[in-house]
Amino acid sequence: MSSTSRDERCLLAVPKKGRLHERCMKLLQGCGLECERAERLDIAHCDNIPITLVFLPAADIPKFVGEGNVDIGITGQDVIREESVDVTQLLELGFGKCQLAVQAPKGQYASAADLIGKKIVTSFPNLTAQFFKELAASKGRTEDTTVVAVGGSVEVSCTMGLGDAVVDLVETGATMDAAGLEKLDVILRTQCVLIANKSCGHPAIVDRLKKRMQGFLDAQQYSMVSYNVHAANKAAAIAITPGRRSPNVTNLEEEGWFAISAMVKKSELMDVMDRLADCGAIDILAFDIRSCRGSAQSQ
Ligand SMILES: Nc1ncnc2c1ncn2[C@@H]1O[C@H](COP(=O)(O)OP(=O)(O)OP(=O)(O)O)[C@@H](O)[C@H]1O
Ligand SMILES: O=P(O)(O)OC[C@H]1O[C@H](OP(=O)(O)OP(=O)(O)O)[C@H](O)[C@@H]1O
Ligand SMILES: [Mg+2]
Repeated sequence: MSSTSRDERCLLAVPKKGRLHERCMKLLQGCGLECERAERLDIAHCDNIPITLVFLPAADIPKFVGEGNVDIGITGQDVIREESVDVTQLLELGFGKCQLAVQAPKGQYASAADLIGKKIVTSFPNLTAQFFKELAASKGRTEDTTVVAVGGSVEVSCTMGLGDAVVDLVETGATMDAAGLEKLDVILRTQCVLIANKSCGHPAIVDRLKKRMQGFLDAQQYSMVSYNVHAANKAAAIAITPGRRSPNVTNLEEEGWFAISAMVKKSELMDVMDRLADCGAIDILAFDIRSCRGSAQSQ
């Protein structure tokens, strides 16, 4: 373990379990953080960078970051909005994407407005109360909507007679469908983000971690393609692989031939390789990128 003291170490809060935990650990590993977590301990010091991980429930992370108990954290935008804490959002991480949605038993209500004055069960009482208050105001309605807060398993609430409808997270819609519910409205779209305390004391470490995260996320989205092409087909091939800034073009020993490499979006990779072959490129290879730095998106 490193000998750096608490003040020299940046405290990073990470969801302690569930789907966000796995994705966060993969991201931190991709950023080169080496740390060992002793069994059942919710703290782990990184050996190769002055960062200490603190494992906390995802919903508690906004408060801990906002109040400065930890310097930075990774959690969902949904719980940040629910806690209405004032933190700096540094980076969208592209996972934990879902919607916070108003859901009611199938076929019973035409819209969320039909639920004004009813009883709504949710783990997001603040956002739900605010949503129905604004909805009622926009419709000129005066009834108060009752919000019942529960800690989980929200979807079963209607079946159990706890409420008329629910507000909960929807990703694929499978849970909602299985519970006999349908989506009436979306309160917010959320994903996992890196956040920092407003007066975080470790700007250099935080900036380095943010750049590593951006590099890892960029690398996951792109592949590197390299190929050889004759001068006659060079312009057409470059048009297919313009790269993020520009392709790398070098002369081959063989007269009139060029070696070209460029970053290509993974989602377009197969199509790009087909089109390169069709326009006369040969020796077309694709490589995974482990990480990257300094790309326009990462500035
Ligand atoms: N189905 C989902 N798809 C994508 N993101 C989700 C989903 N469910 C939850 N999230 C995101 O993960 C955050 C944490 O959710 P939650 O506290 O339920 O933990 P979990 O990872 O689902 O673990 P568990 O359900 O085992 O407690 C949510 O605030 C939300 O941002
Ligand atoms: O639209 P879907 O893909 O079905 O995902 C939505 C479900 O995922 C989350 O539950 P989770 O599995 O985390 O269980 P929990 O309710 O106990 O947190 C969320 O609370 C929904 O129930
Ligand atoms: Mg969950």
